[in-house]
Formats: sequence, C-alpha cells, structure tokens
Amino acid sequence: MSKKLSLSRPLIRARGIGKRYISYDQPHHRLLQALGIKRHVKEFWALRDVDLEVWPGETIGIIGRNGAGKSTLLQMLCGLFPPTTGELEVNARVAGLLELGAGFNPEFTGLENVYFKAGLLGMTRAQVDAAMDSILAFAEIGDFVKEPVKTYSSGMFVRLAFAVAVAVKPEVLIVDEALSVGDAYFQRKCHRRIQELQEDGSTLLLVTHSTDVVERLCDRGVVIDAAHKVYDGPVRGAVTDYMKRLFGSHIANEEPNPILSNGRVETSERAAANLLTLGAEDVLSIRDGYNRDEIRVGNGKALVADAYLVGRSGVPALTPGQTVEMLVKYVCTESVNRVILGMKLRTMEGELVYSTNSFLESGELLHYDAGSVVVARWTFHAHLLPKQYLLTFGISQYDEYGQTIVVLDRRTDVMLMVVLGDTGAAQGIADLQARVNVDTMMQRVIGVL
Ligand SMILES: Nc1ncnc2c1ncn2[C@@H]1O[C@H](COP(=O)(O)OP(=O)(O)OP(=O)(O)O)[C@@H](O)[C@H]1O
Repeated sequence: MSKKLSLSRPLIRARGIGKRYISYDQPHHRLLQALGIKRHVKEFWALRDVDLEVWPGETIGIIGRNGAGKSTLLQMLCGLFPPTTGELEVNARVAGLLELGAGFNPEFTGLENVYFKAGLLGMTRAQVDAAMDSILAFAEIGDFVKEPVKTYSSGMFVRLAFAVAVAVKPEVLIVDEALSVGDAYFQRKCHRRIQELQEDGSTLLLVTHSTDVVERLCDRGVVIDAAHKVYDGPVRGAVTDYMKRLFGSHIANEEPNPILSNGRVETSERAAANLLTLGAEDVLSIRDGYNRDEIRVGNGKALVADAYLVGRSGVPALTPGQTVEMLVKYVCTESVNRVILGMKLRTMEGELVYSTNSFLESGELLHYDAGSVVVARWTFHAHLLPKQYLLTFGISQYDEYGQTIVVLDRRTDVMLMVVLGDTGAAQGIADLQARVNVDTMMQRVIGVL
C-alpha cells in the first residue's frame, strides 16, 4: 500500500507558503512605514507560493542555485519563523540541522549544549543521560566536549549537532548543507546514519548542492528556483531539471556524436581554425555547459576566452574511457612571458580528479606578444565513471624571480563535462573496469580444508 493511502494526513503540509523580507534604506523609513508611508520600503520575496507535502518515510532532496530560497523553506518548516503568506501545518516532531550550531549556546560547554539542545527538541534529562554515551561516541570530539563551544572548529560543531539531532530520533530530520562542513570520514559516517534512519522509517529533508548525494540518498527531489518550487518528483528528473537550469538545455541523455549538423566529422584542425576565426571575444560564457557559478580571478593580462570539446557542439559529453580532445583559446591583452597554461577536473562535490599544467608537462615556460590569440589542445583519457564533472582552465605566469605564480585568468569550475552511461555496480570516480571471476576449484579446495 502506498504511504499516502495508509495515512490520512502528511507530516508536513504547506499550502502556498511564502516569505517576504522588508528592508529600509534608512532607519527612519521603518517609522514612516509604521505611519502608513510605504514609499521607502523595499520588499523581497525569498520564497513564493510553495505547496509541499511530506509523508512518513520519505527522503526528500531539496536542490537549487545559490539564493533560490531552499534555506528559507527549511527554516519555516522547522518553525524558526512563520510564513508571510499561505498555510503551514506540521504534525510531527521536527529536528533541524540548519545553520552551523543553531540552537547551541556559544558560552556553554559541549556537554551543557547537548542537554540544552536535546531539551529544546523534547528530550528529558534522564533520556539525554541514557543517550549520552552514544551521542559522544558519534561526535568523536573527545575532551573538547568539556570546553565552551565557541572554541570549536566548524567541523566539531557539526559533529556534535548531528549527534544530538539523530539521538533525539525526530520524526522529521531536516539537514541544510550541514554535512558538507565535516571531513570526508565524518560525512561518510553521517550518510551511513542517515541510511539507518531511512531504514527505520524516519523522514528526512536534505538541502544540498551535491546531485550525487541526492541521487544516492533521496527518493524524491524538489527543485527551488528563484523563490518558486519548479519541480517535485522522482530524483533523476529533479537532478536533470536542476542541471539544465545551471548549465543549459542539452545535458539530458545526450549521446556522444562526433558528427556535426552539416554531416561532417569535425577534425581538430578545423575545430582549431573555427576557434581562431571566432576572434578574440570571450565566448566561453555562451557555450553550452558554461557554469554561471564559475569563480573567476586574475589580473586580465591574458584571458581564457573559449573552450570546447572537439566534435561536440553541445555540452561536453563523452563515454567512459574515451580520449578527449579539448581546445582552449587564450587571448593575451598584454605581452606576457613565463606563462603556464593549466587545467583541472573536479567532481560536482569539489573533489579534485586531475590537475596538470603546460610547465609540468614540458618543463617550458611560454611567451606571447600583446594581441596573441593562442589555441591549446588538451588531450586526456576519460577513465571516469558516468557522472557530471567540472573543468577549470587557467593561464598564469611566474614572476620575474620565478618564485610566485601570478594568475592572469583562472576560471574555476567554468564548464560542465558529462560522462554518460550506466555506473553499474561501481562507485567512486575512476573507471578501473574491475571484473571479478570466482574460481570454483579454489572454492572446493577451501571447502575441503
Ligand atoms: N534575513 C534576510 N533578509 C533579507 N533577505 C534574505 C534574508 N535571508 C535570506 N534572504 C534572501 O532570500 C533569498 C533566499 O535565501 P536562501 O538562504 O533561502 O537561499 P538558498 O537557496 O538556501 O541559498 P544557498 O544555496 O546559497 O544557501 C536570497 O536572495 C537571500 O539573500
């Protein structure tokens, strides 16, 4: 029987909820507003008209761009503030791991905060005493538990907060990116505990930027974009919708295809020529797969102006093991010497997959005159599991003493690269193509022994 049929009402039901913030240019404008003069009031809707039902046993991943309204939604579901509009009905004990250390008193020790926070979440002192050993064992912060939490690192904060939140056994646990703070060991531990909670039938809402986490942990995905709920349904669809919003419309299930629309296979020479004829403008930002959330730094003496995968007109999409040829165009606005061209590949979670540069490869530094347009051909073998990755391209130079690297233009996570296919049973990043063969003879011999 479906969860919805077995229960008459959801744990959380939101109908058209919205949150409006009001700001004033000057403090006295607040007073003018109170007097009914609203000219100076600025309204901002962080969330608008959201309907949401949360049913027992669901794990819902909430994804969306920075500033979309995800945290605002969760804060309202946790009861931190009421919605400005709409109706919100919460029929469950909800525990939230929202901002770091929210609900912790910085002056109290870790131990005092465990009693304090667990008390806020409805546990008696005796219940906290009974759970204390497992809370401390989970948090693994040792004697720091006797220190005021204001002395904690962000990792220690989140360890203790998570340990308390799961000890309370809430009917609904709401986690807002908190897990991304901990180290990899702690994150794995949290994910295991989340899976145990799921198996016990707990209900979970997770906000994350990691599509990998959503696909691994969640059974429903909600996408929030520009204050509105724009998708609510199966996880795969949610991730595709979110990726399209981030990177353009060509990412879904695209098969690698080296044939251009005119029917010819594009050679790298022709591609390089095309790249050069497009001139010196910065066109990377209009390429499919361009990440609007790239981080760009540099003094601008040279620019990373364009990049694309040979043979692809859309988002760089390839199959595991494929040899990739990526052309990157650099435009030098000034004469530059002792130059290094670099590339990096990361997972969507920010884990470095590979990094190299022209100096490491050839031992040579490059020199270009002002006005030079340079096309570099990067080739690599994509022995990667099917996932989304982000490429970084940069151009830097050594200072005249050869000591410091000066960044001319570094475009971090500037372009999406998709490795298509079925991950099968494998997990991780590298495609090692492991195969297992069980030797039945051996099995018999061991059986005899
Ligand atoms: N107290 C506040 N006053 C005014 N505006 C606010 C306030 N809190 C949030 N906002 C704005 O509301 C919008 C939604 O913020 P929210 O934190 O919910 O986004 P988010 O999707 O969680 O973003 P992120 O992924 O960056 O955490 C943002 O534009 C933010 O600047």
